[in-house]
Amino acid sequence: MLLDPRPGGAAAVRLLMAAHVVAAFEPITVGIAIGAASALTGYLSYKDLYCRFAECCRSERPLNASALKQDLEEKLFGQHLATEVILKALTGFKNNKNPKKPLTLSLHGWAGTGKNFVSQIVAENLHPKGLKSTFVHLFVSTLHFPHEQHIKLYQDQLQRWIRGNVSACAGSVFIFDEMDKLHPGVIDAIKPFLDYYEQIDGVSYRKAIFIFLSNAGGDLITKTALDFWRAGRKREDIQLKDLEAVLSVGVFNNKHSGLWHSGLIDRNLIDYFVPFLPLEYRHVKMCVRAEMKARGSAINEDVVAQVAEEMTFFPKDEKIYSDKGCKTVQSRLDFY
Ligand SMILES: Nc1ncnc2c1ncn2[C@@H]1O[C@H](COP(=O)(O)OP(=O)(O)OP(=O)(O)O)[C@@H](O)[C@H]1O
Repeated sequence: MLLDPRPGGAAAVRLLMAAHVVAAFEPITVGIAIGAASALTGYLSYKDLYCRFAECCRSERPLNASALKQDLEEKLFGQHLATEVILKALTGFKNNKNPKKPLTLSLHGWAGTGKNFVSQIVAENLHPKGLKSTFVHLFVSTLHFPHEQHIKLYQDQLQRWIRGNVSACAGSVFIFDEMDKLHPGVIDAIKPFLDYYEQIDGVSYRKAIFIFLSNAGGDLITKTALDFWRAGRKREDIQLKDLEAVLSVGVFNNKHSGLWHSGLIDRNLIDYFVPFLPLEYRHVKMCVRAEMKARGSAINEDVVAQVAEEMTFFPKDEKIYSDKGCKTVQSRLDFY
């Protein structure tokens, strides 16, 4: 599923893509089994049955907005803005039978605040196999695009990869992690796909979803959250308008954002800048409890407090926000 960024990797990408298409649509044994089952049952369509055995691209399948809402509200802690924006963006996009461009979300925030976690929730709500789906593609800058001298090659590979996968499944999801570590310019290669074109070389990109994850702008978000805290205002009173414009300008002017002077921002091709607020002590405790629950353990409040207290908090004087968010909570819990 992942892009092979090695020199000569374009061929590998083609092979991988071909393998995916074959794996997704032509397993003969599955076909025979389904044909037999179909003949026996008589009332399920071949396609319906086929899709019970193999993963199918169902770009037209409506989004279960209440399931997504429940997932976000129950699993994601302390991120009222991200919950609101992501729900609104995805519901609007998936309800639109004829979107004019693909959906592009740029998620920003401090480490361990839930950006990858949300991407996983979104992926699972779009394609049941989530990040393991053939139709969900995760790129990690330092892994897939490490060398500055290969920018041109990465751009070509990225274009081929996206073209091939959107041809196979219009509702493909592409997640770019560590955008702040991406060499400037790499991402501009996908600009044509994010624009308002009906088709490019016979392929429509309008049903695809692109998600960028970045620590860039985390300082701006923290500053706003701190201003609210120091003014005695509630965190939940922070509104998107307090942050969205600051974020887009800040990221555009930040050389290390992956979107520095990027045509994606210039041309307004990013639909939503989604801020992730820094997490407080109480949110870290919620993460510990969630992890205990996931492991099937009884909630032990003493352990919850001990794990949370092991984390470090900033700023130096007030110590409000966890500097690793909820990251490392899982490994710390192993010691109890
Ligand atoms: N807001 C949150 N609510 C619930 N769990 C969270 C939250 N933030 C982080 N977690 C937990 O911490 C783990 C690590 O978080 P995640 O990988 O999503 O952070 P991130 O924002 O992507 O960090 P980075 O910028 O370092 O990649 C998640 O898998 C999840 O279990």
